[in-house]
Amino acid sequence: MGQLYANIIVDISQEKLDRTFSYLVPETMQNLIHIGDVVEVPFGKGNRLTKGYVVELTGTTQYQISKMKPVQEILVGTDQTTGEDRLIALAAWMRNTYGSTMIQALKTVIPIKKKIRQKERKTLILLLSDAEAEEKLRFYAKKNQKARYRLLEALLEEKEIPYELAVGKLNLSASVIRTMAEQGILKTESVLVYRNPLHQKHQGAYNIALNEEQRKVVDGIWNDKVHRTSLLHGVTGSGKTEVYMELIARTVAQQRQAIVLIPEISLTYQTVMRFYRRFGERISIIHSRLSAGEKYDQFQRAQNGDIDIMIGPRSALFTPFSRLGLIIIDEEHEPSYKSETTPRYHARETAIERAKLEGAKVVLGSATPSLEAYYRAKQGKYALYTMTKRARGSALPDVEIVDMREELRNGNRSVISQSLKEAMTEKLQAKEQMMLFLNRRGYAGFLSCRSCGHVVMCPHCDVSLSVHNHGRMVCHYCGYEAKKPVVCPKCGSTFISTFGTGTQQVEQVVKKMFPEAGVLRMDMDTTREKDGHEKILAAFQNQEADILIGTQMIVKGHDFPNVTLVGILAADLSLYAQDYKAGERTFQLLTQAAGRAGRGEKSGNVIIQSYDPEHYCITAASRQDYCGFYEEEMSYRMLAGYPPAVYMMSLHGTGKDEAHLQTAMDYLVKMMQRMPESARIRVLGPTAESIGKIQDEYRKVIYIKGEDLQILTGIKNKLEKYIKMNEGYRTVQIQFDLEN
Ligand SMILES: Nc1ncnc2c1ncn2[C@@H]1O[C@H](COP(=O)(O)OP(=O)(O)OP(=O)(O)O)[C@@H](O)[C@H]1O
Ligand SMILES: [Zn+2]
Ligand SMILES: [Zn+2]
Repeated sequence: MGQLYANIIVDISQEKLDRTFSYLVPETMQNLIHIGDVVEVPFGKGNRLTKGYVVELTGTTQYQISKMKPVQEILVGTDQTTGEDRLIALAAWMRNTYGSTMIQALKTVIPIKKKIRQKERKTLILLLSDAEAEEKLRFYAKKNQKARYRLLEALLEEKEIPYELAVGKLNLSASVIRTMAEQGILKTESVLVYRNPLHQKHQGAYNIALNEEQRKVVDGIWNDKVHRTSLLHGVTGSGKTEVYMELIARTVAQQRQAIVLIPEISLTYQTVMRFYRRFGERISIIHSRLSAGEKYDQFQRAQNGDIDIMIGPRSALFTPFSRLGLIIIDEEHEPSYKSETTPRYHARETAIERAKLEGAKVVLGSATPSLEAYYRAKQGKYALYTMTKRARGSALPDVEIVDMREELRNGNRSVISQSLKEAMTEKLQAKEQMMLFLNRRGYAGFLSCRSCGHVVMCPHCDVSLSVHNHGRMVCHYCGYEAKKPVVCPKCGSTFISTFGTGTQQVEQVVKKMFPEAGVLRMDMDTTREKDGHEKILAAFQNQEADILIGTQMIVKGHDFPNVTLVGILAADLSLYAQDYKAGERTFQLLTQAAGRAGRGEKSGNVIIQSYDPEHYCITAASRQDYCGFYEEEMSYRMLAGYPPAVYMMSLHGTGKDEAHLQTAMDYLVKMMQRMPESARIRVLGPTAESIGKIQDEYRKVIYIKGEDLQILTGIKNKLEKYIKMNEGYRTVQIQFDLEN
């Protein structure tokens, strides 16, 4: 056997040491060492023994062998069956694809192992037979020993009760329990429990049988030997979740495991219970409100084989299952699948890479697939499945577009059009429920002067301040707060007022219009408290209100059978955002919002109010015509050279000194122009970001487009190296972002 070298990260918590160091692997260790092992190596001055992480094993090295030191010892070996080595390989892929340090990538993939205190659960167990216990009970009654009586009575009934319950609900002191234990009446037993965020036991018989369309999809995906990834394009309410569950059941039956990614906002009690009812305690969930310890516990349970299915948002993708067989990404088009922090990975691409390493399948599901996914499906890279019918047989809703310009001409200045008002009246009479959806982005109320047009801005960011209740103005980017001025700060005019309508104003209008109706509002303000949005959804589900008013939050994947009307108050606003995906986002929002109507027995109506009613995104959404939208949008992307027609990487620069940032960014562009690959790419910028300053930091961006992802990755690697070495980049931060 030739010499083996181990490339080792010396300290995962030390960002400064983000590089691998090469060590010799002693011959006796060659068959024992694995990627992922924690080893001890001599390091630094005096060759102090230091812990390190094996990230690569190789037969070649660029270093001088005589100067290399050997690995001393394997401290914690990774058992190859746990798959930790594959997660490390995934981290390496993420580092290379998205740009980050190896340590950042490792931390994303493997939660830092903190020492955690495991909770013990104490249980009280009855040691007496029933007859003995009853004798004893009479004795306590006679002696008037009430506490002992209560406990023994409960134990006689249950045989075993949790310690906390005994102390809490039966109101007993620890000394009573101790005495009874000493007398041999009961014993306490401790079991180590991992904190389980799902508390109730709810597994029952599962009795939904797949329909023809669903069964075809399940069989198709299951038997496909060619494609690793499948895209399931199913209209809203077509029963995609049932398809996922059947695929999971088959996976688990083969002793393999499944990960289900669901956007955080859709991770409601209702959704989780659907899975729980079918799979019971073999499931765990993670979400952003779990503490680091709780999250770690859940990963530990996965590694121990206590669960087979993990449900959660983006980061659940890194659940350390050792025999991962299936990854499902529901609502695949959701922007939240893209990480906002370095490495800025996309869960879709990363899932496909992980599945490749694990030999698993990936299923992407959506009623409104991302252009990327649909494009790749059409290219044949993914298998494409379509479900066109709603599972419960109801029809897709009737959609009406209301031209709000006409409404104005007819003298209606309200946010509620005449048509919508009539429809609401009708549904209220029929005791049916409705949702009013407001596109938040265009509606944040800002303060402006009617005399000179001045808009009150944040002094630290390039954004307008939002007016809140109690006469305060707040910056949503940095938290800056100020009192609302009574005169224009620029010209002194008193004609200064709030523009735009928020959910609060809509709520007021609706309450005035329909004083009898029960109204719920769901937005950032009403959902701030823990489980706030779940409470509102539960109340609406229980039909405690007729009307639910909300922002984006209310359109995601909810299933309310009694909702027969959805009103979309201003459909176009997000179209004006400076983003090539604005049209796609608008189409998705409208289609998903419309999809909340008429899911039960009764048919549904949707009213879309728009100032731009002929826009293809709006007309296509009103027809629920994904394919029509796709063709139109894709031809625009082809023409303008945007993904998925090309690959695009952006380079985001931030810095306090604007001129210095400009120079630093200009230089990167020059470097790219001098590279031999420059003919295969297009470089745009640097230009100011759409918000050019946040928290007194200037922000600029460079876009690089090209047809070959490898070339873009190569360029990124060269620039990364240069930025790391060069003094001029110490005071600016440059981040890479692969658009997808
Ligand atoms: N085969 C079936 N038989 C009876 N009911 C079904 C069947 N499949 C699904 N359903 C029911 O139809 C409703 C919609 O299904 P589901 O929520 O899975 O759809 P979906 O495609 O995920 O919808 P969306 O994309 O709008 O969230 C649910 O109430 C579900 O229980
Ligand atoms: Zn600010
Ligand atoms: Zn003014």
